[in-house]
Amino acid sequence: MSVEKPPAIVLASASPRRREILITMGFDVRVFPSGFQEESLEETDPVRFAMAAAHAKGKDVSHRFPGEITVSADTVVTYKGLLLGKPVNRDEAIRMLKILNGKTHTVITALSIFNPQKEREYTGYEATDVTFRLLTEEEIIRYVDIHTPLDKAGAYGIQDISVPLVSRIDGCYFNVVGFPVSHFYIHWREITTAE
Ligand SMILES: Cc1cn([C@H]2C[C@H](O)[C@@H](COP(=O)(O)OP(=O)(O)OP(=O)(O)O)O2)c(=O)[nH]c1=O
Repeated sequence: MSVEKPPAIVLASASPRRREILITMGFDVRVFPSGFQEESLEETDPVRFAMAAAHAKGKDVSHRFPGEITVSADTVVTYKGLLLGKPVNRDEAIRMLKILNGKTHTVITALSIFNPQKEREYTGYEATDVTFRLLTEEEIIRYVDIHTPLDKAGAYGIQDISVPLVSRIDGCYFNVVGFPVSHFYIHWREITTAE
């Protein structure tokens, strides 16, 4: 049985995790990060923020590649209505991890897919609940000093396990890492095959 190779995709993201995941899925990935500044968004609702950011990043790049499928995403962490993006420095990273310590929060990744040839686009999101075990202050500081999680929403990477933070998740693991694979695949297929 031959497996058809999926067509090329433009990834409007600087995230190495998203690139690796799409390559692992078998896509021929061309990376073209968007210049969109998330800080310019005034939205405070986590889902609406992530969807607006994903859409803006993808739209920006899709204009440059009218013959291609462009995909973009945005990941945020939310706890009790609080929106946690990327920490600006070590102190904020420690503060964020203290908020999440021993509790269950939600990771939201919004996804946009653009198919300019068929004048189709999709934006949606996936949510995963993540529970942190009870960490000591020393573990939090050690985690931040080893992993410098300034490039990650909520100041942690579930995949950075030299100090394991997470005791359980409910939902898609890949969504937490920044790219919900099944969600993407379903909508990518829809948007590329639609007449
Ligand atoms: C919660 C969590 C986030 N992350 C990452 C995924 C995203 O890359 C990052 C959130 O930042 P994003 O703004 O979603 O993405 P990015 O800045 O890395 O890339 P771009 O804006 O160009 O698309 O946090 C993990 O890798 N593991 C985790 O457990």
